[in-house]
Formats: sequence, C-alpha cells, structure tokens
Amino acid sequence: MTSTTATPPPLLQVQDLCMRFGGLLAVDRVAFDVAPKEVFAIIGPNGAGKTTVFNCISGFYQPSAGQIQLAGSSIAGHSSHQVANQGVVRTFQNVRLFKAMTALENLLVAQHRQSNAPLLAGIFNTASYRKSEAEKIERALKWLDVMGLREFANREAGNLAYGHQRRLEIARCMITGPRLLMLDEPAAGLNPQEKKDLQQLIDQLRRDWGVTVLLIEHDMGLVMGVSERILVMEYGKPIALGVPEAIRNDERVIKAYLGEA
Ligand SMILES: Nc1ncnc2c1ncn2[C@@H]1O[C@H](COP(=O)(O)OP(=O)(O)OP(=O)(O)O)[C@@H](O)[C@H]1O
Repeated sequence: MTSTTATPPPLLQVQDLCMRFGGLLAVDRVAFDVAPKEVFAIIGPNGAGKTTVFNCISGFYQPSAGQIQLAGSSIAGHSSHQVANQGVVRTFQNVRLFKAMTALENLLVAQHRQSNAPLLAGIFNTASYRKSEAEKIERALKWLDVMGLREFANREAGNLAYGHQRRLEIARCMITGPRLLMLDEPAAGLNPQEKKDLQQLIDQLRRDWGVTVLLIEHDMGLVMGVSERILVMEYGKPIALGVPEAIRNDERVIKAYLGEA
C-alpha cells in the first residue's frame, strides 16, 4: 500500500508574474508558492525586484502579467484595500506608523479600519458598540504584551526606539488576524539582539497564531535561521528556489552576491 500523505494546497500561488516600468522589466516571470504556516523568504541583490513582487501581491501595483492566487482565488490586480480584507497584510521597508499617535492608538486604528460596526451604533453609543470598543482595547493590550511593548502603550509611536517601532508595526498587522503576513526587510536597522528577538517572534507568530510569513530580507543570518524555503531573484528573474542549505551552496546564488561586491 502506498502512503498518501496529502500536501496542503498552497496559501499563496504566484505564476509567471511580470511587472514592467517603461523599458524596464523589474519582475520577469517570477513563480513560487507558499504553503500554509510556511516562512518563505525572497532574497537577492539591491534592485533585483523583490519589493516590486511584494507590491504586486499586496495590491500596490497592478502586475503587467501573471497570476496571483490566495487559497485558490485570484487577487492579481485587486486594490491594496481588497487584498488586506482578504487577510494579506504587510510592513514596509520604512516603518509606516501614525507617529503622533500612541502605540495603543495605532493598534486601535488598525482595528477600526476593518471594523464593520454600523455608523448609528457608534453615534448612539449602544451597549454592543461599547462592548466591541472594550474588546478592541483588550486586543490591543494583548498584542502590546506579545510584543513586549505594554509599558509603552501610551507613548507616541514616533518616540519609541526604532526596534520597538518595527515590533509595533508587526503588531498592527497581526491584530487584524491575517492569513499572510508580508515583512519587507524587518531586520533593517535592528541591532544583533533585536534580530535574534525578531527571529523568535516570527517563529512564535507562526506557531501560536498559525500565520504564514512571506519575507524580504538582506540579513542572511535571519533568512537562513527562520525560513523554510528561499527564492533568490536577480535582475527581476528567479534564479534559485529551495531550502536554506541548498541556497547557501547554489553557485548561481553565490555568484549573484559576489558579483555585487
Ligand atoms: N515605481 C517604479 N517605477 C519605475 N521603476 C521602478 C519602480 N519601482 C521599482 N522600480 C525599479 O525596479 C527595479 C526593482 O526594484 P525593487 O525595489 O523591486 O528591487 P528590490 O529587490 O526590492 O531592491 P532593494 O533590495 O534595494 O529594496 C529597480 O531597478 C527599481 O529602480
């Protein structure tokens, strides 16, 4: 009798993705899929097209060609708002928080954006509206706890240490209960201890909240430590895809990186 261990269908499937800016093919037939709860990294030299792939998936760019499917449904060409509503959330290379708001307020805003409470319930401050507002505060405090930021709840986000701002940005994504968390260079600007903490955090988010993670990162220690599979891009093209050990020893990858120096 043959074993029939079923592989789960991918959460994200990208096929033949292309993105052209005038004469530049910034993304050239990129294809990969990400399994549920997988941590999948995209790496490559500067200008390889990684962020452009992110922008296509998260609805910031309309791809020139190709398919993007989330759990079997096409999301290619959907707006960033529509994609977020389907559970795909992201961070940016440069932290984008509401800097004049407190850490707590940033997490409340994130929930209000996805709230569908009727307007009148808010105006008349009904019991159910008050209950839902209290739940939002509770959820925000819980996420501040998870991120080790509880003591900074009432501090303006712009006055937090940079590493804390990055964690708050991840909390702002996680509080919406995403299926796919996309992190664009989350280790940029972090010190070695903060990078270790980030690796633990990514493991924890996957383990405890079942989130799938798609990551762009230049820090090879983090990439190799946290990812199950890695896609390498160069000049818009995918040049290798595999487990960390295989990528580390892939000649095309070594050449792409050495060629950059
Ligand atoms: N909106 C745009 N208009 C024109 N060209 C763009 C646009 N966005 C990106 N590009 C170009 O596309 C190419 C890929 O850029 P992209 O930012 O995706 O690379 P990357 O791999 O994320 O680089 P980095 O690691 O430096 O962030 C670059 O040549 C870039 O200049």
